[in-house]
This record gives sequence, C-alpha cells and structure tokens, in this order.
Amino acid sequence: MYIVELTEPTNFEHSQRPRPSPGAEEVLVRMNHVGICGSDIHYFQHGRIGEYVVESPLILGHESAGEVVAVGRDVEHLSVGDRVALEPGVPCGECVRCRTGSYNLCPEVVFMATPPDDGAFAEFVAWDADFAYRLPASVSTRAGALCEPLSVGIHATRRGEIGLGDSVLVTGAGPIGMMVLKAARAAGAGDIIVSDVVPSKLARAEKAGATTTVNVAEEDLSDAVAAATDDNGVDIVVEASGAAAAITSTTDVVRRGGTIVCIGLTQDDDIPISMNELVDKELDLRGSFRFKNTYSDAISLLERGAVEVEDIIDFEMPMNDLTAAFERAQEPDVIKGIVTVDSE
Ligand SMILES: NC(=O)c1ccc[n+]([C@@H]2O[C@H](COP(=O)([O-])OP(=O)(O)OC[C@H]3O[C@@H](n4cnc5c(N)ncnc54)[C@H](O)[C@@H]3O)[C@@H](O)[C@H]2O)c1
Ligand SMILES: C[C@@H](O)[C@H](N)C(=O)O
Repeated sequence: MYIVELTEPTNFEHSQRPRPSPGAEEVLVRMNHVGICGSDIHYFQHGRIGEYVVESPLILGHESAGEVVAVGRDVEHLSVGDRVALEPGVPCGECVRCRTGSYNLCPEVVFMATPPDDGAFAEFVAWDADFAYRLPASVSTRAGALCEPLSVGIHATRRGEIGLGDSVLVTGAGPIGMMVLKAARAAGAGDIIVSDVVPSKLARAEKAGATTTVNVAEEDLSDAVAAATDDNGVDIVVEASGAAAAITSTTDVVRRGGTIVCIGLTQDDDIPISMNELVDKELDLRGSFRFKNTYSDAISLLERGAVEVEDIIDFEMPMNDLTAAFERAQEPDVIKGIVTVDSE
C-alpha cells in the first residue's frame, strides 16, 4: 500500500508497505480524507513536540475517515462498505484513568501520528473497531475527518459546562477555536466573542456565529469584552490560541465566579496567570486534553445539521503532493487543509 512517512524535519518519503490485515477486533479502512493538524505541521517542521520525538520514520495525520474494506472476525457492528471516522486514540482500557472514565488521560494510549505511533497518511489503516464510527449517508468522509477537531471543541465545551445562554470568549480562531465556537453554539451558548490577530479568520468566525469578534492586534481585549458584557466579563473563557498574551488575559476578562478552560499548548511553559484574580474572583481554571466519548455526538450533530464543519476547509490536495499541502497549510489565512488519499 501507498504511504507517506516523515523521515526527518521537512522531508516526506513516499513509499510502499505491505497492506495490514485487521486483527480480530479491528477493521481495515481505506482512507479517503485526512486533515492536516497543527501538531502534524509541528512534527513536519521540527521533528518533535516536547518529549515526543520522531526517532524513526513516522506516518503523520490523525484526523481521518474512509471506507471499511475488511473486518476482523469478532467485529459485529461494522461491515465492508461502511464509511467510518476513526477516533485516533486507542486507550489501554485497563489503567485507573480508563477504568474511572477518563480514557483521554490514559498514559498508555496509542495515538495516531504521535511518535512512535503511525498516523493516517496511508492508503489503508487497520484500527480498533470500537474506535471506528459509522458515518450516516448525509455525512461526508471529509466532515468525518473533522470529527477529530470537533471532538476537541465538544470536550472543551463540556469541560467548561457551557450551557444555555452562557456568554463565552474563545481566544483563537484557528481550527480548534472554530470548533469550540461551533460546539458552544450547539450547546446553547448566548453571546460568543472570538479573538484572533488575523482579520480573515475573524470574518469566518463571525460567519460561523460569533456575536462579537476582536482583533487583538488592534483592539484591547479587556475593553472589548467589557463593552460586550456590560462590564461583567464572560461566564466562560476557552483559550484556544496557545498565545501567552491570551492566556494571561483570561483571568481579567472572565466574570467573578466564572470558568477558564485552557486548550492551547504553548512553546513557553512559563506564562503568568494572576493568582490574586484567580482567588479573589473565585475562578475555576481547567485544562482540556483531547476528548472522550465525543465521536458519536459529533456525528449526530453533523447529521442533524446542528453543526457545520466543512466551512473551515480552505483547500483539498492529494497525498502525492503532501509537502506542498503542508506548506500551504502554514499560510496565515489558512484554517484547515484536507488531504485526499489515493493510490500513488
Ligand atoms: N488540548 C488539546 O487537546 C489540544 C488539541 C489540539 C490543539 N491544541 C492546541 O490548541 C491550540 C490551538 O490549536 P489550532 O490548531 O487551532 O492552532 P492554530 O495555530 O491554527 O490557531 C491559533 C490561532 O490563534 C491566533 N492567535 C495568535 N495570537 C493570538 C492572541 N494573542 N489572541 C487570540 N488569538 C491569537 C492565531 O492567529 C491562530 O488563528 C494550539 O496551541 C494547539 O497546540 C490542544
Ligand atoms: C488532540 C489532537 O488533535 C492533538 N493534536 C494531539 O495530538 O493531542
């Protein structure tokens, strides 16, 4: 089968590998669409993210969907021909985190495109059938691939307990911030303010339902949030930029008794947060890591038309042009690039 591997920073090699056979509890999926995520780009540029280092050739890509072409003997809920979205992390199922319902925190998880685990820029992927979700006829494999970032948005929305009428600030209108915006809207949030530094992204956030947008390169975030909330601050801030300034501002722009959810990962771990505001305003500060139990809900939201995801896509390019696709995905206006997987 045709695969593309990252062999060293900025170098993809196109090659062939034997087609895998599905294990008893696996399905073999012929990939159709794979999204390019910021973490793929980071591995492509630097060959590492923190302690995760690409030490041997690695297949990137973890936002994926395709068609089942073979099923293992113990798989009953999927059949050849089903179109599926693949949840990219398969937890061990046995550790205390898995057994207590937080499988997204399993330290033994096999997560696509996180060294040493291969991802989905491959013609075929054999995957645990419990983490392959059938797509209804109305949901494309393009949208199925985007169930992954949508899942990040759903999980953060749940971490923030965002509900009916809540006012929300989402910092960052990249793919993750856009998915938080969409999940928060679907959860019934009221005013949703979105900040970024790229005007075209803010325009797209507005089109996707942001009630206020703030270009923090030109406007003061605190002033803009105060103006939009009668000086109260928002009920919930979801930090989805990883930018130090945005992280530091969270305690200022949230209301007394409000909640801050941090999704953004940063290059610099040493970012100031006001402890006095945290205590005096009695804030809840919560991390949000990947997702759990989100895929079925993501697919249901898509099927019912409660959430649209394809509007974040800027371009689609074939896997045999993967380097060009990764270069294009780094352009400042781009939110999401999708790769179509064909035989070479
Ligand atoms: N916790 C998780 O499970 C998880 C999952 C995926 C991504 N992430 C992290 O979430 C963050 C967002 O991911 P992404 O793929 O959307 O990244 P991205 O880089 O595509 O988007 C970040 C956006 O933030 C904007 N930005 C820059 N400075 C800003 C500022 N001061 N205020 C507001 N916006 C600003 C950028 O212009 C960009 O549009 C990254 O840090 C990523 O590593 C975390
Ligand atoms: C969750 C996923 O999108 C993220 N890039 C990760 O590797 O954790």
